Amino acid sequence: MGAEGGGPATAPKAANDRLHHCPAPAKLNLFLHVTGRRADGYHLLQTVFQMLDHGDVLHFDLRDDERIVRTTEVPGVPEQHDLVVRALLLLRAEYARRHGGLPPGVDIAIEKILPMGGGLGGGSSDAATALMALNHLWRAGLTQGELMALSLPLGADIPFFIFGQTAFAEGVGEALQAVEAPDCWYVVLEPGVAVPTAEIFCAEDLTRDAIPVRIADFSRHMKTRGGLTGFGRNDLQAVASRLFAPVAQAIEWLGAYGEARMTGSGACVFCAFSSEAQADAVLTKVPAKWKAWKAKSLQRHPLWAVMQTHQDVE
Ligand SMILES: C[C@](O)(CO)[C@H](O)COP(=O)(O)OP(=O)(O)OC[C@H]1O[C@@H](n2ccc(N)nc2=O)[C@H](O)[C@@H]1O
Ligand SMILES: Nc1ncnc2c1ncn2[C@@H]1O[C@H](COP(=O)(O)OP(=O)(O)OP(=O)(O)O)[C@@H](O)[C@H]1O
Repeated sequence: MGAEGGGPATAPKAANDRLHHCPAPAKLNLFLHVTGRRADGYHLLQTVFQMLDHGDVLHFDLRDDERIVRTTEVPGVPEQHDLVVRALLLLRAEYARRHGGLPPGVDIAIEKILPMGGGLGGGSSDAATALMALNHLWRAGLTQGELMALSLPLGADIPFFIFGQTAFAEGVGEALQAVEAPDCWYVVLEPGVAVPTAEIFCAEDLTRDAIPVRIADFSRHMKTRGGLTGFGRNDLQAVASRLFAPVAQAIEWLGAYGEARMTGSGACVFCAFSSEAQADAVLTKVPAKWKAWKAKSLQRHPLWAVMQTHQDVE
C-alpha cells in the first residue's frame, strides 16, 4: 500500500526514529463570517479557530528505504490523495532542496476518529501533525512560519494547526493572530452526513458581504460576557441547513441547551458550556441517531513543544 511502491522495511528502529501517539486535534470555527470573494473564486473569511482535546492520533516510524507509506486505511481516501502523504511529499522536496538527497522514508499509521466533511478540520489537522513530526524526525530545519507557508497550498486550515494556538483568521484563513478565548467544554454533535465544502461556497443564496469585525471586538466580548454567546454567527450555516436536513435538526436540538452553531462548512454542530458537568448532562439526552461527544478547549497544540524546542513526545 505504499504511495510509491516497493517492499517493507526490516531493520529495527532506534527510539529517535519514531514518534508515536501524536495527536491531531479537531478545530471549531467559533464564528465564521464571509466578507467577500477573491478573483479566483475563493472566499474571504473572518473566523476564530479553537482547538479541542479530541481528535485523530498518528504514529510515525522512519524506514530504511525512501518510501512514504500509509499503513492504515482511511475510508474513501486513497493513499495518494491523503493530505498527510501529500504534505510529506512537499516537505521531502523542500528537504532535498535544502540538504541535497532524500530523507529516510516513513510508515504512517492514522487512528481516524474525526468524521470527514465534518467541519472539524480532521484531514488538515492530520497533515499539520505529520509536517511537525517529520520536520523534527528528518531534522529538516523548517521554522514554524516556513512550515505554515509550505502547507497552505494543500488547505487553508493547515497553517492554523501549525500556528498551534487559538487564532483570529482572515484572508482565506491563512492570516493568523493569536487571540484569547476562555476555557470551556463543548458538546459536539455529528449529524451523520458529510458536507462537501465546495458545494456550500458555490450556493447562490450564500451571504458574502459580512461587515468585517475587529479582533478587539471579539476579545472584548469574550472578556465582558465570559464566552461566545451573542457574538457573530456562521455564515455557511443557513446554506448547509437548507441542503442537509440533519444539520438543521442537530442545530435545533442542541439549541435548546444554549447557542448551538455549526463549525466550518458543516456538518458538525457545537455548543459551549462552562463546566464539564453541564456538558455531561446534555450528552445523556442526545438522541441515539446522533454520535455526540464532549471536549475541552485546547490552548496549545499538543505538539507545540516539538515545534518550539524539538523535544520528543514519546
Ligand atoms: C470553511 C473552512 O472549514 C473554515 O475553517 C475552511 O476554510 C475550509 O477549508 P478546506 O476544507 O481546506 O477547503 P478546501 O479544500 O481548501 O476548499 C474546498 C472548496 O471550497 C471553496 N472554498 C474554500 C475555502 C474558501 N475560503 N473559499 C472557498 O470558496 C473552494 O471552492 C474550494 O475549492
Ligand atoms: N487524512 C485525511 N483525513 C481526512 N480527510 C482527508 C485526509 N486526506 C485527505 N482527505 C480529504 O479531505 C476532505 C476534507 O476532510 P476534512 O476531515 O479536513 O474535512 P472537514 O472536517 O470538513 O474540514 P474543514 O473544516 O477544513 O472543511 C475529505 O473529504 C477527504 O476527501
